Amino acid sequence: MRLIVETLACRRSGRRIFAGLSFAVGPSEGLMVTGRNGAGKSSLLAMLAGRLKPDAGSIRAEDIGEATLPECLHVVGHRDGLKSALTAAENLEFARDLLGSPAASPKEALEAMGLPHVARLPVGYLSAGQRRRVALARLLVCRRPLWLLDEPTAALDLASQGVLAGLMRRHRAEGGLVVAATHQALGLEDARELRIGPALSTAAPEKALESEDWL
Ligand SMILES: Nc1ncnc2c1ncn2[C@@H]1O[C@H](COP(=O)(O)OP(=O)(O)OP(=O)(O)O)[C@@H](O)[C@H]1O
Repeated sequence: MRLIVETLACRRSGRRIFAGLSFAVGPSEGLMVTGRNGAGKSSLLAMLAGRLKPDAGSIRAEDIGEATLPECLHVVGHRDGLKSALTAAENLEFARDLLGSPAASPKEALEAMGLPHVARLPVGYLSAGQRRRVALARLLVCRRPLWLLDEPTAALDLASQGVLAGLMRRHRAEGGLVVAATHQALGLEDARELRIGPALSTAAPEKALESEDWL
């Protein structure tokens, strides 16, 4: 598939967050969305996912046949969307049944994330990093070409960051697309960077704080 964004604008609570954003992402490509806190990275991903209406501009996908764009993507965001009372395996079974196009089994996906031992534990008992890894395991139980990842390394230790980098590499090698909002390098080799919002201030910290648009 190919994702095409043209002159996109975002407004939240009446305030313009960004405007005139245009880019395209094709098969096997990675795009790192960067920018300071509040620049609109999560808002952009929410728009791509069809969860937030653009203020202007368009988002479209090519080569997806009869499917809609939301049917072609996975989102892993700040909220993990896991049900605490269900076990890790049950959460993944639920995602698999809901999303369709099954790929790896829940057991295989948890193994890939280095978590075979938590399969039968309620997700509410897991650590923050383990929960994040279960959320990322959803990418594997259902085949979807576009991965939208919002700060995917949050709460991950170095070893798990390496596992995630490997998953993204394999997904792209198979023709998949990755769009990731991030403040740190993700191991997304040769990915393009899309920096949104005003440039980071190079002034002294106190000056930078003065110049932030806090209100
Ligand atoms: N639900 C909402 N209602 C109103 N305004 C919102 C909402 N969510 C975010 N905003 C505002 O939109 C702007 C962009 O927020 P967003 O979360 O997209 O930024 P971000 O670049 O992802 O930030 P961070 O790096 O801190 O995660 C911020 O000013 C934020 O206060």
